[in-house]
Amino acid sequence: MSALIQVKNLCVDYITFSGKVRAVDNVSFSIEENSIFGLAGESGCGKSTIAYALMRLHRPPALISEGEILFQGEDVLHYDEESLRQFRWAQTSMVFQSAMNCLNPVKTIEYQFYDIFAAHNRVSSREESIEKAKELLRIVDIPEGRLFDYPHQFSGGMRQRVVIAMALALNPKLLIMDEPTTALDVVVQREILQKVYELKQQFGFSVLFITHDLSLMVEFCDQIGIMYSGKLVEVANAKTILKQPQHPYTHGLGNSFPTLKGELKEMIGIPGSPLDLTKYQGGCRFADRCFKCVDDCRRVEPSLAYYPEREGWVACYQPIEATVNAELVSNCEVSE
Ligand SMILES: Nc1ncnc2c1ncn2[C@@H]1O[C@H](COP(=O)(O)OP(=O)(O)OP(=O)(O)O)[C@@H](O)[C@H]1O
Repeated sequence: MSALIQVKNLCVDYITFSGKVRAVDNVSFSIEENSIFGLAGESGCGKSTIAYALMRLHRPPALISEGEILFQGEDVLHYDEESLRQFRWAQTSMVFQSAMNCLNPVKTIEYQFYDIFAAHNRVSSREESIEKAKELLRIVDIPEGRLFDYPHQFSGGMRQRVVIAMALALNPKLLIMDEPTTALDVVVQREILQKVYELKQQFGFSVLFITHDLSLMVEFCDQIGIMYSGKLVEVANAKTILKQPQHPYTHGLGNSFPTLKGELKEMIGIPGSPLDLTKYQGGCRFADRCFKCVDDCRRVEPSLAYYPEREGWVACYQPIEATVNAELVSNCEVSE
């Protein structure tokens, strides 16, 4: 497999009244073609900031200050306006947290599909647009007869599937999903992600998937990156990252997550709270909360190191060798 998108040493700052906050600090990872890459981590660790950076959607006070975002070898950060217009939607599209609310309430779904096709010169007539839109509705399991309905005539789950159909309208190579199903109940969430997984198998696009739900992530992703306070601290195969976490933070995240099946057990949270980035002084950002912290950890920040035996990267001086959290993983059905 080759990389569809490579993020190299990405830094994103927010310029605030109390100073510069580096919300994403020197983050590097790749998303392979036809694969799903998940980004996990506590609220505020920089996941959405990365998603926005990939599409160059940031506006002041946010600033991409360093790094490269190579899409099929070309740096998105150097695209001119026209290349960027093509890149958004046609190459990469994004489904936001509240995507279903971004449908225009006073236009039919048909009109909103036509708007997308016409803006990118993908259709030569309204009839052609209608045919294409019906096909897209079918692939997300919505009867084509609903095409002329207004958004309020759909349930929340259906609206989210309409948005996903729109995101796929121009056959993008990368679909970014930032908490795409948070507002929906768990059954509908799983159905929608199962659909995205099937479509990915059928059309061969890649997905950047952001969610707080680790079980969904393990189930649907190929690789998972764990973020902590603006840093990527571990990247590994989705099937092994919770079973054999190497970073103490990944271990803590796994332990604080309830299982779907099996015995009830007490959840062990991670002590303390995330770092205030405006007060960061150096060293490992997780040190104050870490059960493996040694003096070195507070001196120099560890960088991601590659561990060939498990094909993963970890930024830690004291990686955990063989902690097995098998119960958690066995309770999250991993798709083969
Ligand atoms: N407009 C802004 N101005 C200043 N700081 C911001 C702004 N937007 C985000 N931040 C800060 O950047 C950091 C990363 O935020 P981001 O939204 O990317 O995190 P996240 O991991 O996606 O969180 P969540 O899971 O809650 O969506 C946070 O510390 C946040 O406070």
